[in-house]
Amino acid sequence: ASHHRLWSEIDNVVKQQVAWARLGVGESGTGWQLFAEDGEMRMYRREEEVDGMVVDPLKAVHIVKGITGHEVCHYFFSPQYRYDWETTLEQMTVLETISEDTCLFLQTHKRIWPASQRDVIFWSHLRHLPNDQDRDGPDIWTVVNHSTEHKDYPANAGKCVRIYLTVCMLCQTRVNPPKDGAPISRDDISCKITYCSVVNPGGWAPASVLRAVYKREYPKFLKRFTAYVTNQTKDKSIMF
Ligand SMILES: CCCCCc1ccc(-c2ccc(S(=O)(=O)CCO)cc2)cc1CCc1ccccn1
Repeated sequence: ASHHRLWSEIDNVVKQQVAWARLGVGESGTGWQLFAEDGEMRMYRREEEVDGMVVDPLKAVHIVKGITGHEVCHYFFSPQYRYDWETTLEQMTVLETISEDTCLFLQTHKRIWPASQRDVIFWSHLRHLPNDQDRDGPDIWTVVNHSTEHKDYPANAGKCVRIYLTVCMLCQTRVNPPKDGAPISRDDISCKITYCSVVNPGGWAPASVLRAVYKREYPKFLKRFTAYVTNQTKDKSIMF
């Protein structure tokens, strides 16, 4: 693809995020704390503060039957579906479509009492990392969202506090080919999702409020989003 102005930053951040996402949460001694569980979904966080602000890294692992990593990343990346699954979204603007797999978003999220309302500007990049180079390597689809600036939308100029985030949705598709050589159906596929996020909430917000918001909102978000993809794809041919 023709390289654009953000290309080198995107390439570096994507490589770093893929490596980070592929690190397991290790044994319990590695500081990852399981804080939510639902069926195959496990959500972990590390309690970290920067200048007294909560910036807890989050890592979720989920296995969803009947969908592929390409489908998960397609519905996560594409702006036209976002209002269907992102419940805390108040306003989303595509500031720039940089290429067919790279967009610039401005989002304002609904105010969560008692904190002030937040907004965020980030580039979003969809990438397929095929496993052709190393035979048994995993075939990965990923979307990385990473905060950036935009000259027309300076931080904290209006009513919203600007937040800063890096998010990685990393997916690996598993196929159990049917014994009798029949064509692969949705019963023969599943997707292992690793969702990582680090959010700097910008202006000060009480640690207890932030941790309560994340504890409530992140499990809800991942469950709702994956259910949305399942529902959107169930009667469609498989997008590998
Ligand atoms: C006092 C509240 C402070 C901040 C709240 C906050 C922070 C970050 C975000 C958020 C989380 C995920 C993404 S994304 O994965 O890129 C998907 C595209 O939308 C972008 C933004 C949202 C919200 C608002 C509350 C909240 C917390 C988690 C999950 C959902 N909502």
